[in-house]
Amino acid sequence: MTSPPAVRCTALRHAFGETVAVDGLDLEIATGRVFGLLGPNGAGKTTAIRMITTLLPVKTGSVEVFGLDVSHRRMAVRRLIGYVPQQLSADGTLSGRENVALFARLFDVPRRTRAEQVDSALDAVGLLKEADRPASGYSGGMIRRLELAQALVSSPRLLILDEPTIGLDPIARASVWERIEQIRLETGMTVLVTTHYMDEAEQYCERIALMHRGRIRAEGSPAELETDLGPGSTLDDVFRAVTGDQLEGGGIRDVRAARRTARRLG
Ligand SMILES: Nc1ncnc2c1ncn2[C@@H]1O[C@H](COP(=O)(O)OP(=O)(O)OP(=O)(O)O)[C@@H](O)[C@H]1O
Repeated sequence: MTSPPAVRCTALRHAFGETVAVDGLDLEIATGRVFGLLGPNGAGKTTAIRMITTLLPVKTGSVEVFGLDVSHRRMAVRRLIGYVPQQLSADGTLSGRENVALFARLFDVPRRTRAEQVDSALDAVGLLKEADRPASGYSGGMIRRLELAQALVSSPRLLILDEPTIGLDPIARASVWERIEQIRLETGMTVLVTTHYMDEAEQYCERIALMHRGRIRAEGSPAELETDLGPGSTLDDVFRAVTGDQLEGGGIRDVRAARRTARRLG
């Protein structure tokens, strides 16, 4: 019998009042992949992720994580997932180590191995040396890596990252991705990531799904998507072809990203 995929969404739908955020989403993510979910603002990515992570109930359609139905096996699914949301999840008044230890307790990491797992997660993101400093003194990139450690401390099989590099400078972005790559190589963990940065998707995601208005409009490896559109096409071109001119309105995204970064670090 073949093992189930890491994630399977079938005819998934979610509306906030009149706004249909996810509208018949069919998505399958094979185990061990780095899978990129791309789409313009409001495409429904975060809403889909919140259903996959059990934070939002599934009312229409279904979601399975490693074959477990999220509606019926909520706690079991939560134990399999590490999640780094868009919003800040680290506490600036605590040290890096205390932040990760807090997540270890929340996610029931056994007391016996807790200290070891906290250190191992901090080490995996390159923060062991800074672990006893208050997180308020960390740079934006270090905070993102700390949040990664928080998500990794329970040794999840599926790591979900919602815009992990938003607002970071290119060096910090590369550093976050290098850590993700390294951890994935060492653990075979499946990674689901959303990003608006096409260069990152191209470089780091083995497979990409482009989401627009609540459903998947194109899916494949970056190379496949580019080839399908025509010779010389870039991922930006594919994105534009799928979403119309949504990238033209990037001003709002830039402002939102900058605001979010200011909030995160402020
Ligand atoms: N809690 C909520 N209440 C009402 N509407 C919501 C809520 N969350 C999301 N929406 C709406 O649902 C739609 C999809 O939003 P969602 O955040 O899932 O998109 P996204 O693809 O993650 O966008 P972004 O790239 O900006 O994060 C949008 O129209 C959004 O305004």
